[in-house]
Amino acid sequence: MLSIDTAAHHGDTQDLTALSPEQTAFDIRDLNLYYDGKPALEGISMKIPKNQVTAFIGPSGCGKSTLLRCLNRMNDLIDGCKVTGEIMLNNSDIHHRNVDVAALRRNVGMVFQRPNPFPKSIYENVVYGLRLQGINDRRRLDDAVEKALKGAALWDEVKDRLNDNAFGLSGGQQQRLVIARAIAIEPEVLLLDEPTSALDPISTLTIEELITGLKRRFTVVIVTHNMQQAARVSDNTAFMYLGKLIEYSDTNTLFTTPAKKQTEDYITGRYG
Ligand SMILES: Nc1ncnc2c1ncn2[C@@H]1O[C@H](COP(=O)(O)OP(=O)(O)OP(=O)(O)O)[C@@H](O)[C@H]1O
Repeated sequence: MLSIDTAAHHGDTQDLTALSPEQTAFDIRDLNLYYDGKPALEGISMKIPKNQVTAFIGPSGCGKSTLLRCLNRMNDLIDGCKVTGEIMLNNSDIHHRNVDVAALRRNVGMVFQRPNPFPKSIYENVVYGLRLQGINDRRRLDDAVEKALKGAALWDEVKDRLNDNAFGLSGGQQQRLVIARAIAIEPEVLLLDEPTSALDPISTLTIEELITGLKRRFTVVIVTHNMQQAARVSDNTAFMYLGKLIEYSDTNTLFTTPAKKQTEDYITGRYG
C-alpha cells in the first residue's frame, strides 16, 4: 500500500483512452521531439481531458517541461528543436501551417516556475493581454480585472491597491497575479510549469487550492517534481521516464495500483 493520499480531489477511475472528442482537450499522437537530433520525447500518445487537471511527473530531465511546451508550441522558439507527430486541439493539428501561433498561445496560456509579473501596476499586469487585443474600454477592463483576480484567489488581498507596482507583492501573490494575467484573456487551457517550486509551503497550498478551482473554467496541465502535489491536485497523472510516457491514468489508479514496475519504483521513492 502506498502512502500518498489521493482521496481529496478524485472520483471514479476513468479510461483515458476512451475519451470522446468532446471530452478531449489535446489528443497527442505519436509525438517525437529532438534537440539537435537527440531524442527528448519518443512516441508519446495520450489524450488530455477537458476541464480536468492533468499532471506530468517523473525524474529530472525525463521530458516533462518539453512535453508541456509542445502544447502551445513554445519549443518553436528553441533553435535545433524538431517535432514530429500530431497534437490535436479542437480537431486540428496545432502544427498545421495555417495555425496562428500567437493565437494558439493566447488560447493555451502558460505560467512558469518563477513568478514573472511585468514592472507595472497590478491592474496593468492583469489587463496586459486585453490591451494587446486593442481593448481599452475602462469599464470592460475593470470588470476583467475583478473577474481574473477573483479567479486567481487574489482579489481580496489586492482590491484596494490595484495601482501599486506588482513587484511589491509576495512571491505567492505574484504567482497568483501571473495566473490572473493568464486567465484574463479567457484561454481554454492553462499550462503550469512547476508553478509552486519557488514558493513557501503556505503559498504552495493556496495555489494548489486555486488549481483545483480553475478546472471548472479551464483545462489545466501541470508539471511538478512533487508527487504529493500531483496526487493532491490532479485528476490524471502521466509518469514519464527518459522521454517516454511510461504510464498514464487517473491519479488514483496511478498512485494506488500502478500497472508498471517503473511507476511503482518511482512513486515509492526507489529512484528519481
Ligand atoms: N533547450 C534545450 N536544448 C537542448 N536540450 C534540451 C533543452 N531543453 C531540454 N533539453 C533536454 O531535454 C531533456 C528533457 O528536458 P526537460 O527539461 O523537458 O525535462 P524535465 O523532466 O522537465 O526536467 P526537470 O524536472 O529537471 O525540469 C533533457 O535531457 C534536457 O537536457
